Amino acid sequence: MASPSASWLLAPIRAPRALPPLPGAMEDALTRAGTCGMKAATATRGPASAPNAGESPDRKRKSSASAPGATTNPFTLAKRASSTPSNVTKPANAPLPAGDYAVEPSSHPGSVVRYEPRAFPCAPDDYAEIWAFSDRVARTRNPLNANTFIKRKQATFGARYKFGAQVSARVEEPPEAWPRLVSACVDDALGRVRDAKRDAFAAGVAAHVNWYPDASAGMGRHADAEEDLIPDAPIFSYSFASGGDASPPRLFDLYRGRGAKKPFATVPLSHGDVLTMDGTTQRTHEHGVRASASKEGMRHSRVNITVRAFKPGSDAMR
Ligand SMILES: O=C(O)CCC(=O)C(=O)O
Ligand SMILES: [Fe+2]
Repeated sequence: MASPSASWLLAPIRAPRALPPLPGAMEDALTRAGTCGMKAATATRGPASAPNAGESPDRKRKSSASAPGATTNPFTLAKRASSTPSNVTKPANAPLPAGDYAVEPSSHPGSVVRYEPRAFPCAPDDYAEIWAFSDRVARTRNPLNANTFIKRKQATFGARYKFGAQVSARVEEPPEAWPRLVSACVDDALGRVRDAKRDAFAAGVAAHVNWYPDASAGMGRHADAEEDLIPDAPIFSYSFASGGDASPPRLFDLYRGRGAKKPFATVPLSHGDVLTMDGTTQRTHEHGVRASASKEGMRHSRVNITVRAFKPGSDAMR
């Protein structure tokens, strides 16, 4: 297991504190302690143990427990998009302090995240520009029902991103024509990688953008551990919201691998927040964006940009 000190980060995560567990998820934490690891080879394949109630699982990995080992299918429609998982207590509204966190220090010390609230500036014009770009992005068909589309739009700048059964379109425009925010996030991410690793990161760098029209559009649990990605390279996630600081946060849930039925920790993601997933996080844990039908949430769109590094020569880079 890679240790945090082997990080690609210019400012490595050295002494992470424990990520606060969700109230109500403690029992699950205790019963699963030490048994929650996920093997790299299976992290993004095969069935989840149970449908992820309450999310808009439009990026969910194959969830049919009856088809072990089947090709993953990350998309399902938001069947129960409006509810919070029934067995998960609503996360406390207390903000999560900025800092470095070990997702599960006792069992997976190498799985770490850095949470930097309100760290990345985004002016209303920048948001408007990237939102407008989504008009040029084709909708993604719901593979479980070819007559429908998932709510979220997505595209990848700099790569053709294949995950599970899905391929996210590569944006054909040259970098000069990319929305300012995309280029700014890529530049920012490169600046967070230490010098010795920067060329390797830059060689395969891509920005995957998700456009969420409102809070009812979520993202199902998954791990970003595709073959084409450089294993254990950090993934930098930038969140933006249509109402800026006035938009409610979206809840980024963390799961202990595929065996866990419910999230055990949650990071609230608001406008300008930067979340870095580092170390072995993608091998040991899954994450997803919880859908909600809160009245306020329905009035705000959201854009998430993840900057990640693909292996040079991989299909993604062709
Ligand atoms: O929208 C988010 O915050 C999460 C995005 C994500 O996990 C992904 O694109 O892989
Ligand atoms: Fe992800």
